[in-house]
Amino acid sequence: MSAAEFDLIARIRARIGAGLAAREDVVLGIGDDAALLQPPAGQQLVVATDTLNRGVHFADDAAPADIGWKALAVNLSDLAAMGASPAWCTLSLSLPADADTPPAAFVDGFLDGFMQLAARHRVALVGGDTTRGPLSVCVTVLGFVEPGAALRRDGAQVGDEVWVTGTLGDAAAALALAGVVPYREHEVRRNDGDADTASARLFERLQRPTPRVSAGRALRSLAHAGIDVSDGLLADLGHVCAASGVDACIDADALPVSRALAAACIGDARRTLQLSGGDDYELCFTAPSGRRTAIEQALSRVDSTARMIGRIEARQADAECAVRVHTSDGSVWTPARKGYQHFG
Ligand SMILES: Nc1ncnc2c1ncn2[C@@H]1O[C@H](COP(=O)(O)OP(=O)(O)OP(=O)(O)O)[C@@H](O)[C@H]1O
Ligand SMILES: Cc1ncc(C[n+]2csc(CCOP(=O)(O)O)c2C)c(N)n1
Ligand SMILES: [Mg+2]
Repeated sequence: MSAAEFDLIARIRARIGAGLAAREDVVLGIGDDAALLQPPAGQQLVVATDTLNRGVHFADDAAPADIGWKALAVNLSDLAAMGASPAWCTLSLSLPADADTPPAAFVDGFLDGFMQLAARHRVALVGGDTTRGPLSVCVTVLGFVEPGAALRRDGAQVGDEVWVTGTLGDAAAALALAGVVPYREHEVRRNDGDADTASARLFERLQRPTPRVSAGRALRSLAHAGIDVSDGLLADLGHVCAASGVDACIDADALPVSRALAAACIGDARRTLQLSGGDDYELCFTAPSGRRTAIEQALSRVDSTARMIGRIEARQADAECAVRVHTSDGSVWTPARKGYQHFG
């Protein structure tokens, strides 16, 4: 191990307490061969991991602080989808030695964003790995949930209503504005005045997604199944359908749309971004009908919103897709793709 590698780890270690009250459940954090953590008695441990690669998950010129925020946000979003409370995380960094931004400067900027979100959720950074290589970031998050209370993908039941938190399509519209393939096939307006503010808001949602952690917690006793929307609504709801052995029917005109997206794009282009663009980090969940008021009240207590967008139906063996989309005029919507695919 080179001195430079130790320097980088020392930089990270010096930052871990910033803005974060010490967690007593971290028995031993950064500095030994492994961390020692004390889970609360009677809780289940929930673990998720996600990687961000340069040019795949973020643009070549992305700000290090935005990469740091997003690396943690997408992982917290997975815990949110399970209804879990996050507690700890690890961070593995692969950094090029010859990049425009030297590794130490990258780490400092990265931690600005990463620690800002970690402090917000009281997540302690307890370990990781630092190596030389193509720019890549892998985060693992750990949290807790009461036994039997997790929101799983396999819990959807025929007759459930399908809901989604927040709004969909903003991040995908920003990718379209940035000319990222295949998003640029969609027409997104970039012009003056209000539209400038709108596109800034779209980029904010792409670069700094808000993981719906409190919403996920609030839904534990109300929802039957849940997933976070990372690849695209159709793809991710498709995972719920596959795991639960059901189909879903979605109303494309019921999809929640932000003012920023409404200002940037309309019609079929907007629907495509909302249904299959991905990078939303909203929660899609199913719940028995009759719980609408309870869901809306529970979410409003944590400053969140959700919209009912469809229903769970019995599996149709002959249907082409488990998730069917229709519009208010009754026509059926056939998407060009369901969501983001790494090897597609
Ligand atoms: N290389 C791997 N080794 C072991 N398990 C894996 C691997 N890749 C994915 N998985 C597991 O497969 C399941 C689905 O993973 P996937 O990455 O598709 O979901 P996700 O993390 O919720 O979505 P996204 O990565 O789009 O946010 C998870 O249980 C995950 O732990
Ligand atoms: C430069 C750039 N190009 C494309 C995208 C879009 N994107 C990449 S991965 C992914 C799905 C989630 O990833 P994973 O399944 O690995 O968790 C999406 C929607 C982006 N954000 N930046
Ligand atoms: Mg994943």
